[in-house]
Amino acid sequence: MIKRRVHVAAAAVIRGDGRVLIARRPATVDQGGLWEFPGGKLAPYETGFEALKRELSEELGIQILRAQPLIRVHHEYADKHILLDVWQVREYEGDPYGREGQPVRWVEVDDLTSYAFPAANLPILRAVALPQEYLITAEEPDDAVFLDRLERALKEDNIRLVQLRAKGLDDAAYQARAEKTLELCRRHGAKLLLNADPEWLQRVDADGIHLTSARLMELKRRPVPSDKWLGASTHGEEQLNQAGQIDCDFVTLSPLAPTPSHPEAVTIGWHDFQQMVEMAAMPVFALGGMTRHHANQARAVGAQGIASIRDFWRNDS
Ligand SMILES: Nc1nc2c([nH]c(=O)n2[C@H]2C[C@H](O)[C@@H](COP(=O)(O)OP(=O)(O)OP(=O)(O)O)O2)c(=O)[nH]1
Ligand SMILES: [Mg+2]
Repeated sequence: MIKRRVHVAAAAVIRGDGRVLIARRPATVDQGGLWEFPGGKLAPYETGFEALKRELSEELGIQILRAQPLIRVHHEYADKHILLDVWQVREYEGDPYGREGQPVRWVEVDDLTSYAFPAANLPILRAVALPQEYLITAEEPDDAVFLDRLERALKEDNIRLVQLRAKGLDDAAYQARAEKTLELCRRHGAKLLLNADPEWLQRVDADGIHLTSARLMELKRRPVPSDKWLGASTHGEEQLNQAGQIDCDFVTLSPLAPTPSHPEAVTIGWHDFQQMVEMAAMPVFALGGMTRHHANQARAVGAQGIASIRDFWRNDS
């Protein structure tokens, strides 16, 4: 049997206070009784964005002014192959309500996981909860200099996701650095992932672990509980598949473009990057030669956003 292919446009509508709108599907329809991001199937000859505008007008009574691509999710249901084309909407006119009588609710992003969604929605929930920028810390031997630089990035650049990468520190120094970094991140409402063996979460109660591609490939299952974040570094299809197998929440995919530190390295390029992101089972950050100026381009090819070491550090202090 050839499965039906269904293309759906849906939206994470986000309010000024950061809450996101979800709606409950009627009990009688497909995936009935579950919560969803409002939207629906593309009509013939419609683009995703056209369908999104029509569906949100029909279902919520709002007019979208602007939308940004968030994530595209392919999912196999028993009876169909579905493509969920999800957008982030912050600019709209009107006050959304359930025009078809469906219950709607504004929820905190971190509370989304307490609602029951269709199986296809897991990567969307992750994408909604993640920011568009992922700061990877640079090697810096001096704790005071390090913390000062990081604090500026948190304050001035509004960074909300940080990976502590410090290959040059021994275990004792890494632990001390991690504790101070965690305290600083907490103060600024940022999440901290340790680029370290997953057992480090027993020593430092960070928000999660970022796996090197070598650690990723050795694992048979997800090494951290579901209430912790799990990121991984990937460089191609095999590693992306493995990240899906062990249920990573997100990955970085690199090197997208040449960097000053590795000008000769073979890069992925935007074309292949887009193809790999399309097939990935989770949000993907573009890494390698990325600056904040590339964030929109990265989103346009389906990425969550950009990850960068260099661009977030100011060397002018
Ligand atoms: N809108 C929406 N649909 C989702 C989500 N997750 C998910 O698996 N789906 C599935 C359920 C459905 O099979 C399909 C969406 O179809 P729909 O019932 O919303 O389509 P529609 O609004 O065009 O409704 P209709 O005209 O067919 O009645 O996608 C989600 O978060 N939002
Ligand atoms: Mg619908």
